[in-house]
Amino acid sequence: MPLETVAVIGGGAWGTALAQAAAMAGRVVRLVVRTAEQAEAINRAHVNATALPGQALLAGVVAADRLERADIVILAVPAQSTRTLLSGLEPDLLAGRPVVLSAKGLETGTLARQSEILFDMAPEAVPYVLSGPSFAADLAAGRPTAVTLAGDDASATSDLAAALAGPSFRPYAADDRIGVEIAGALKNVYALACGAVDGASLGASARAALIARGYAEMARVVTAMGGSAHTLTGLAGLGDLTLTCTSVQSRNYQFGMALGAGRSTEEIVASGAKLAEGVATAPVAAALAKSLQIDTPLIDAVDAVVAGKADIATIVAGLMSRPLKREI
Ligand SMILES: NC(=O)C1=CN([C@@H]2O[C@H](COP(=O)(O)OP(=O)(O)OC[C@H]3O[C@@H](n4cnc5c(N)ncnc54)[C@H](OP(=O)(O)O)[C@@H]3O)[C@@H](O)[C@H]2O)C=CC1
Ligand SMILES: O=C(CO)COP(=O)(O)O
Repeated sequence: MPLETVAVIGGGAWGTALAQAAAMAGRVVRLVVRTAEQAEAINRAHVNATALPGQALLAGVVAADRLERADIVILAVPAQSTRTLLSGLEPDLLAGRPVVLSAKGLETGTLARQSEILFDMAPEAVPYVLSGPSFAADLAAGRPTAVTLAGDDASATSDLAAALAGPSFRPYAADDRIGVEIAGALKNVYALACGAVDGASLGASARAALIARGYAEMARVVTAMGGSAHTLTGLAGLGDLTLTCTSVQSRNYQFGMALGAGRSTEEIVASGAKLAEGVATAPVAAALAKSLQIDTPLIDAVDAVVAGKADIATIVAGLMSRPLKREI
C-alpha cells in the first residue's frame, strides 16, 4: 500500500508541526484547516501565524479547507473534538487507511480513548496512536524529537514509522495502543499536578516524588485497562511524563502553575489559557479509575483541584497523611 500522501487534520500547533515533519520526511502533505481563509493565509505566508507564529513552513506543506484522498490521515484536533471532527468526514476517505491519532486525552462522558472514538465513527479505518515527548515548536523547527507510534500490525506500523521519519523526527514502532493512549492522556493530568506543586512553591523534591508516584499510578491504570506497564518505560510513558512535568513550555504545566498560585479553573480559562488537555481528562481519568476499582490518589487530587473542590494545602495534607505502605 502506498504511503506517499499525508493529510493532517487540525490547524493548531500540533497539526502544523506534524505536517511540517511529514514534509521533512519527503511526503506530499495537505494540512486541513477549518476555513478557506485560514488555508489561504497559511499558503500565502508559508507560516501558520495563529498556531506557530514565526515558524516558516516548508513549501511541501499545503493548506486546504477540506480532506481529500490521502494514503495516511493524521488527526490533530483536541481530544474532545475528535468525535465531532470524524462525524463530518466521509467514511470512504478513512476506510482501510492508516489513521494516526495524535490527541492526548480521554473523552468526557464516554471515558473513551481516541482509538475507541475512531472505531465508533469510522470502524473501517486502521488505527495508529502517536505519542511521546514532543513540543510542536521543537518538531516544526527540526529539533530532534522521538515518539512512539503504536499500531496493531507490526510490519505495517514499521512501514508507517519509516514513511513519517525524517532527519530530526524518529518514530519508534510499538504494538500497545492502549498503553500509549493512556500514558499520553494521563501525563497531562500529572503535568497539571507538577505545575501546581511549583506554583505553590512546594519544592523540587515534592515534584520529583509526584513524578515517581504518578508513574506508579499510571502503571496501575494502564495494566488494568489491558495495556502493558512496559510501554511506560518508553517515550510515550517516561519520556512524555518527564517532559511535560518539568517544562514551563508545557501548557498543562502552565495551567497547573496557575492553579497552584491559587487561581480557579474558571479564572484561568477566562484569562485566555491555551489548551490544557489534562483539565478535561482529570475527571474522566478519575471516573475510569473508580470504575476499574484502582487507587489513584494523584488523579483524584488533580480532579478535586481542577473542579475547585479542594485547595492545594488540603490536598497535600491529605496525600501526606495517607497510611504508610510498601512502595511496590
Ligand atoms: N502542541 C503540542 O506541543 C502537542 C500537542 N499534542 C496534542 O495535540 C492535540 C491538539 O493540540 P494543539 O494542536 O497543540 O492545540 P491547538 O489549540 O493549538 O489547536 C487545536 C486546533 O484544532 C482545531 N479544531 C478543534 N476542533 C476542531 C474540529 N472539530 N474540526 C476541525 N478543527 C478543529 C482548532 O481550531 P479552532 O481554533 O478554530 O477551534 C485548532 O486549530 C492535543 O490533544 C494535544 O495534547 C500532542 C503533542 C504535542
Ligand atoms: O504533549 C506535549 C508534549 O509532548 C505538549 O504538552 P502540553 O499540551 O502540555 O503543552
